[in-house]
Amino acid sequence: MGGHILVIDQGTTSTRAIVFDERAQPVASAQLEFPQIYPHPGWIEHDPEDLWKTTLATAREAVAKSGGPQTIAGIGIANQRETTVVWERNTGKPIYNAIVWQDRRTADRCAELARDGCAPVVRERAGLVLDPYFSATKIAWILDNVPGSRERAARGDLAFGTVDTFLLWRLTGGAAHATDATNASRTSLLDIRTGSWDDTLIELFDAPRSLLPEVRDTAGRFGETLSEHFGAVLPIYAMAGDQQSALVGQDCLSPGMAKATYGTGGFILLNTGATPIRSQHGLLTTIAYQWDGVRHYALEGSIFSAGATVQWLRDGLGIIASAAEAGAMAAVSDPEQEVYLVPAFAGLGAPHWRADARCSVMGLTRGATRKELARAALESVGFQTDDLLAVMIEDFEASGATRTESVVRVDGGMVASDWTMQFLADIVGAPVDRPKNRETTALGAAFLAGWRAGLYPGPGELAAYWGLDRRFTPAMSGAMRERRRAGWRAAVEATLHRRELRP
Ligand SMILES: Nc1ncnc2c1ncn2[C@@H]1O[C@H](COP(=O)(O)OP(=O)(O)O)[C@@H](O)[C@H]1O
Ligand SMILES: O=P(O)(O)OC[C@H](O)CO
Repeated sequence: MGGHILVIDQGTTSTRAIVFDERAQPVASAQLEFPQIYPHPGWIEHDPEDLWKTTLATAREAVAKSGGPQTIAGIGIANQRETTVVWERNTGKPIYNAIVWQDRRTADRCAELARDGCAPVVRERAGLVLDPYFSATKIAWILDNVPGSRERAARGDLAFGTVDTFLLWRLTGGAAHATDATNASRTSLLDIRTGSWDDTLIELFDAPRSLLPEVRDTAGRFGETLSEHFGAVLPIYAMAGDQQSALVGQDCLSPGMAKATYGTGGFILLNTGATPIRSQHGLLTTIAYQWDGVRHYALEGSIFSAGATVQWLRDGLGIIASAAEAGAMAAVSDPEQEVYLVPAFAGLGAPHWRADARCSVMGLTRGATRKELARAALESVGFQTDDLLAVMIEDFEASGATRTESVVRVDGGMVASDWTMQFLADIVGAPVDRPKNRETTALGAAFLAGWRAGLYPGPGELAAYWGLDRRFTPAMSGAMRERRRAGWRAAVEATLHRRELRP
């Protein structure tokens, strides 16, 4: 058996494959982007064949670079969550494109279910809000819009999967139709309390049970690849939603520990331990991981626009040439000017859940320049995180638990910005830890697969593999923090209110 682990990190805009060695250090990688398909405003699709082809191509490249298939002890998969694929069981061919998590086409259906009073049952069982974000209404949409598919589903001819399941099916040549508990907990069809598909939710969303994969532990033997894919049969030992995988990769395995991942969007997860906690503030309750049949839970808050706001400065406004320039500009901006940018480009996520809100910039004076705008863009990530963490901690402590550690561990492309990380520490008023290995999403899946392959010790020993690059310590005065928070709150309220005034 080889001493390497291959991780497939199938994300929203690109697919990455990374090979980790015996010490869980990355030794080879490959990455490919694929097209985003926008058939209508608010609709976002991926061609599942693109997801598969980029997976196979990057995985083959990384395996070749790291010494060949005989060095690989097993595979871990971390994936974009909620994105929905339905395919034919006999051919493995999708009957429609993958409907991506960001897709809003089922907003009306969700509103209808909310009017029918379904939100409490969804929150109680699935731990989620009624929103097009999750898979269930996407499945029903495909079945209602691809002619004949409801009948085919009833006959048992079709299969559903989130991206992990689809890739597993393809890797194993259709031998395995399974998902893990973290991915299943994002469909809105799972009772997260029992870890099983729930008949009430299945009926409510009209997504037939015949389509659904088997739900398994996050770490375990999911199946073996066909030898034609890599020139050897390789076992698949772990699958996890990418945000949950990052929670593991950050070694946030104790209740009270939190991680924030900043890519295009931002995802903050707080480990809450073995009991699911219901948020009083619109946060999601989700399965953090499951092994040996035991589930652990997290509270999750999503920021729709984090790095995307920086991309807008670059591509939409053209006021910076590269993402890295935003921090340099913010550093030399005028501290006397308090400009607020509320990045509701695609609405606001938790804790507001206002799909109709739109972006606003407030506090501009004649003296404002692109420097102050760049600062406001970077600060918006800190403010949004602060809002989410505050309510998360409140929910956590309302359950009787105490958060002993205030640190937030960060990862994702945007944490390259020292300026943004320092502001984050300042505004949340807590240390922000950036690890040496920023590929935390892949690292989580690697840890789990390596553990099951007998290469790494169990999850309790992960600390030895996590190294600190830099701790950002709060330096802002308490008075200034409160002033800035009040300014941000006023800007958010004005943004939400403005929308209400529209017809
Ligand atoms: N130095 C930086 N300062 C601010 N934002 C950055 C910086 N470097 C990258 N980003 C932002 O991070 C995002 C890319 O992060 P990544 O984790 O690769 O995202 P994703 O996986 O969502 O594609 C981009 O939106 C980019 O604008
Ligand atoms: O692909 P990412 O990294 O943008 O993550 C997407 C999330 O899993 C969506 O819930």
